[in-house]
Amino acid sequence: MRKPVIAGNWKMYKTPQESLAFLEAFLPLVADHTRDEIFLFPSITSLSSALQAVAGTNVHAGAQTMHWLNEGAFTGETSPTMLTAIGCGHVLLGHSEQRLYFGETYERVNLKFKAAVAHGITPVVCIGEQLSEREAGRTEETLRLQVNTLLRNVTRAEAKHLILAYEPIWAIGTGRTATPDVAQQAHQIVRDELAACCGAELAGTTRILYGGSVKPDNISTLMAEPDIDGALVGGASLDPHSFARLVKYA
Ligand SMILES: O=C[C@H](O)COP(=O)(O)O
Repeated sequence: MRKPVIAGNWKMYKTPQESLAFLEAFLPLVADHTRDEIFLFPSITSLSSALQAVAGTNVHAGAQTMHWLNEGAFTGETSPTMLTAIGCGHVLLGHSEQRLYFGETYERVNLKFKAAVAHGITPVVCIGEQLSEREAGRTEETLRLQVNTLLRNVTRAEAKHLILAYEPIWAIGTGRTATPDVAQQAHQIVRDELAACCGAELAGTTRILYGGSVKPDNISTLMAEPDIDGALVGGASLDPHSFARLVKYA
């Protein structure tokens, strides 16, 4: 009942030419794939040409972040209306690298989430604890607070558009994947908090992806867990063959 999503986040990699070369190789490899939804988040300079390249295919391209307002004096930012104007219908919000290096907060992610939904843009919102929080036994408290802040003043009608990505920060780009058990426990906590905020029905239909050193050889054990509904992939999404193998996990 929850269609899995396999999403690739290219972070600050790939020029527009490199993005198009990736898509030229990747799209035919996954053209017949219907089991999962496939999202790619290229850099903002590649987004427009990536959107044109994926038009009419089973792959969606989205932005890596956005502002919540339609326009204003906000140097460096991209607005929801700018994204919809180029046909962009997906956005990644609250990624830990935005939180750690650029001061992103869940109060702002909450505004961005509401703006995305208002503009018909599907948001994939990242949550996840730092190593120090896990070691201090504060994983559950951290995840509940993140979900709670994200969903403050969010109606059920808005919340039904949410896709969450649980990414333990200690597993991102480190090669240190959470074990399926550890990831499942966290996903269960997140689903439980969703139920507390928005009701059991919505918690049961919301897709929660796992992210953090997901590779073609570990995705199937993660996907076997009952509360893991897909993956948000960094490093292993940069190569078209590796990402296609990952999408087609057994
Ligand atoms: O958005 C993706 C995550 O940050 C995971 O990155 P990674 O697969 O390179 O660990």
